[in-house]
Amino acid sequence: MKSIQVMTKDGAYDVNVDSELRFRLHELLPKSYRKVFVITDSTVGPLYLDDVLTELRKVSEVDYSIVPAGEGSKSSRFYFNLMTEIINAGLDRDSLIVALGGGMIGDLAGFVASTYMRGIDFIQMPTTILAHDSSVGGKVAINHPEGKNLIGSFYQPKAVLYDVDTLHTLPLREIRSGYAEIVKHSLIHPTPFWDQLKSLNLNQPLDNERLVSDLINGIHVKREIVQQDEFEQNVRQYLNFGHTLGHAIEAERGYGHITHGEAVAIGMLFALRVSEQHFNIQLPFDELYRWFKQNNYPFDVSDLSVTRLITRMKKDKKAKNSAIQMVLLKQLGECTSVRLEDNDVTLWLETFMRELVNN
Ligand SMILES: NC(=O)c1ccc[n+]([C@@H]2O[C@H](COP(=O)([O-])OP(=O)(O)OC[C@H]3O[C@@H](n4cnc5c(N)ncnc54)[C@H](O)[C@@H]3O)[C@@H](O)[C@H]2O)c1
Ligand SMILES: O=C(O)C(=O)C[C@@H](O)[C@H](O)[C@H](O)COP(=O)(O)O
Ligand SMILES: [Zn+2]
Repeated sequence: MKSIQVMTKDGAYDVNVDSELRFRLHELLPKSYRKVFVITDSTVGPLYLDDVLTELRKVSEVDYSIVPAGEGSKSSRFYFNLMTEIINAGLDRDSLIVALGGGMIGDLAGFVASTYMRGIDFIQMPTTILAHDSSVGGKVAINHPEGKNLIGSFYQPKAVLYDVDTLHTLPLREIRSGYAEIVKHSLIHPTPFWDQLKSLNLNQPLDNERLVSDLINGIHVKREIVQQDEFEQNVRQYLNFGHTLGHAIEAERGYGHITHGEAVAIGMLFALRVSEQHFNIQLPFDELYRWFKQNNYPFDVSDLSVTRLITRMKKDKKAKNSAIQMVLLKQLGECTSVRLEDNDVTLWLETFMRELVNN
C-alpha cells in the first residue's frame, strides 16, 4: 500500500492508495466510531456500497444515503436533505461520515460533515481519477447557480482511502475528465511530469501500474502546495490553474452539462494562451492542444458567449474588487497569479474561442 501523509493545521492524515482497500476498511478507520453514515451516488452505490457497508458493519452501526449521480446534486437542496437524514439517523459528534464516490460526493459529503454540529469527522473514499485531486486538501463545497463552490469551507478529512480497483468501472469520459487534473498538476510543478504524461493514449485500456503512478504524482504535487498554504492565501491559488475560465463554463452551461475536467482542460489551454500573450513568451500550447485532441477532449465552445463568461470570471473567488485574476505560467512548472484588465481578457478570449471553433 502506498501511503502519503498530509500535514495540516488540525493534524496529519494519510492518503492510502491500493487495490482492494474497500475490503480492509474496518482496519483503516482512523479510530472507532459508534455510528457511521455513508454518502454515495446512484452510480457508485450499486457498484461498491455493499462492500463498504459489510466492512463498516463489522465495527459500527451504519446508515447510508444515495443521491442522484451528477453535479446537480452538489446543491443546497441535496445538502439540506442530507442534513435532515443525518439528524434523523441520530449522528452525533462521535460519528463519522464516509464520502464514497467522485469529487461531487467528496465535496458534498465533506461540506455536510464540516457544518453538521459545527463539524464531525469524515473520510474520503474516492472512486474517480479526478478525485485524486478533490479528496486531498480539504476544500469542500456546494455550488450556487451564480458560481461553482461558492458555498463551502476548508475542512480536512481524517483519512483518504483510495481503492484504485474501483477506477476500472469508470467510463472513458470520466477517465479523460480525471486526467485533466493530473495534467494540471504536471504543468504547475517543476518536476518533468508532463513529459511522462504526453505519450499516454487514453483511448487504450488503462494500465494499472501507470495509472497509480500518475495518481501518486498528482497527489504529491497537491500535497506539497496544500501543506505550504492550506487556506489559499498565496501559492494554493496555483491549484486553480485553468479554473477561472473552467468554472465560468461549468456554471454557464448549467452544472453537469460539461464535466469539471473537460471545462478545466479548455481553461488550461486558455491560461496558456494568456500566459504567452501577457509575458510575451512561448509555451507548449500546441503540444497540449494536440494531446487533448488525440484523446478526444470535447472543445465545442460555439454556444458560449464571451461577454457572459467574462461576467462570470469577474465573480470568481480569486477576483478582488471584480478584477479578473488568473493563474498563469511564466514557464512550464512555474506559476504566478496575475490581475488582468477586462478588455485584454475579452480580446484574448474572443480570439481563443474562434481558434477552438475553427480547429
Ligand atoms: N475539493 C477539491 O479540491 C476539488 C478538486 C477538483 C474537483 N472538485 C470537484 O469535484 C467534482 C468533479 O468530480 P468527479 O469528476 O469525480 O465527478 P463525479 O463525482 O460527479 O463523478 C463523475 C461520474 O462518474 C461516476 N462514477 C464515480 N465513480 C465511478 C466508478 N468507480 N465507476 C463508474 N462510475 C463512477 C459518478 O456517478 C458520476 O456520474 C466537481 O464538483 C469539482 O468541482 C473538487
Ligand atoms: O485544491 C485547490 O485549491 C483547487 O483549486 C483544486 C481544484 O482542482 C478544485 O476544482 C477546487 O474545487 C477549486 O476550488 P475553488 O476554490 O476555485 O472553488
Ligand atoms: Zn478542479
